[in-house]
Amino acid sequence: MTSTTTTARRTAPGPRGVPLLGSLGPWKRNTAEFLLGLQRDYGEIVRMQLGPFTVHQVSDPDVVRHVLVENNGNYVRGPLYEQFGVVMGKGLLTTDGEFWRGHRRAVQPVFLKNAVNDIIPNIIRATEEMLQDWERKAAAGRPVDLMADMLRLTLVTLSRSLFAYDIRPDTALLKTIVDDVVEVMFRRGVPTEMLPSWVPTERKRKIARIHRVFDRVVTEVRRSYARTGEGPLIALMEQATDPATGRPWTHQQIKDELLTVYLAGHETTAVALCWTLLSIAQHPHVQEELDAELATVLGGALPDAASAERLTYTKMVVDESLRMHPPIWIFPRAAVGADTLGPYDIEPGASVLLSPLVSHHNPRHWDNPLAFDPYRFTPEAIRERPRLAYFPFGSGPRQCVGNYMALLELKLIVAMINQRFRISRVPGTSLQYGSPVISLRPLQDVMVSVVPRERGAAPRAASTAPAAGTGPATDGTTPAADGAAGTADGSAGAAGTAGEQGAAAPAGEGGGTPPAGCPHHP
Ligand code: HEM
Repeated sequence: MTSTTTTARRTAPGPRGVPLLGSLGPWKRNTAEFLLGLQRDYGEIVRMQLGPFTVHQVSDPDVVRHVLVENNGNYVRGPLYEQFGVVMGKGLLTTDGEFWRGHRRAVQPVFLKNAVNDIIPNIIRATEEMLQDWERKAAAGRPVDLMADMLRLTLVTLSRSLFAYDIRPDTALLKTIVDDVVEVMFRRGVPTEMLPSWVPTERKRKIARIHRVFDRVVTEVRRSYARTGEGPLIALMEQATDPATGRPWTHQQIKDELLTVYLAGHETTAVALCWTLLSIAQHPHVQEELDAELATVLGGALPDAASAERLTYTKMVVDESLRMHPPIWIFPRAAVGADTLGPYDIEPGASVLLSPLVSHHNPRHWDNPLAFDPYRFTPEAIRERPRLAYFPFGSGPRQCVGNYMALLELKLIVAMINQRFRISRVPGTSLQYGSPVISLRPLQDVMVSVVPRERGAAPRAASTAPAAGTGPATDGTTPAADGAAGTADGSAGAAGTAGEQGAAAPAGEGGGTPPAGCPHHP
């Protein structure tokens, strides 16, 4: 697939839309349903008009690979990413070319597979703190706001691990700031935005508040680093130089990148944790198999780097959760020059939309895509699938820099919570995506009850672990199950790598293409 100058243009199929607006109406009403419907009705390469933008949704794995990997040089962030810049300035997520390359090189070392094991003590400490709070809530019969707790947990872990900064006093404030970030980046086009730039508006007030808060955080992080020399990522940022000027990064560069990592790194992982824990609670056979692995691999001990490697079923559960509920469920690119997507031509400037959610529900590669089945991620099953049928972390040079960190956190936190607690959804709590804007977080608060499995038996450090098989008893309360489980295909083994993988075939709940909102949870 290379650039083409053919005169007879081959245009991908897609909805006609209405004059001027194109398909903006159905896009705004329910974006997830609309995009899933496009794949169902038009196939794996679909052309649509969204106001002034010509957009191609691609879910054919070969074409996804073409855009993200093989011809990635022809694709930049583009206009659909511009709104991120309002908050994140010029950071890894929002820039391209040499500027991006220099920054990626500078921060990459702390995110490499071997380096991320250093954060294990921080993951364990923050999770322990949360679980102690859960003990108190359980004893008092109080429910837990799962998404809020996961956000706090991932934020505290990230901040301590990368910046050696205790962000706990700010977590409540930062939760409202993250809500503001989403709002100011995506609620544009309201009439007040047409006013002259000097007129104060609610949106401008919120943008100013976001920057005030992050100015303070970055100043405190830098001061603390100057005092202690601690924090592996802030250390790299303080030592980095700009390849264009040879000068150290400016305060603004450090602030933009710090903000990018805080925002990109904690909410995504929290969303993934939330869906993974709920999926386990809804599938008793998954819970049972997970319990068996935790007992065999960990005994009653806390996980460490070595035992985490052996949590192969836990990893498969996480992989399947990231398939069904990919936290970053769409992301765009813009073509610099003309190109072909499969058999179709696209013009310079055309936007391309990659959707892990749509690709991960493509019935050509995922049998019964609505069934939750961790056995889709055995090494054999992965080998049978095209790699880019699955890309929760993107792919190619712009693949998520934090993917190993996220997977490590997910595995350890899921293991620690399940060693100690049973979770069940408080009746009446509904789970819907709604029209998600950035991440696929549940639309409403998710209230769960947490019940300790074995009172008074907190896991020991790994060095004091007993022989396998003597771990926590599996006599916890039965979790709520509001959907039949997908059946496993029986093959066992380690899960695949971060990022991209390939397909297997269970049977179970639902089937076909998912409907509106969150298709899996009533
Ligand atoms: C389950 C958790 C996570 C998911 C699903 C996720 C997903 C993604 C995806 C899909 C992209 C690629 C976007 C694109 O190509 O346009 C991305 C990029 C990025 N992610 Fe993550 N992410 C997660 C966790 C993290 C963590 C823990 C960090 C940092 C601590 C992080 C930092 C970043 C950054 C800085 C980028 C931009 C990379 C670049 O363009 O060079 N993410 N992430």
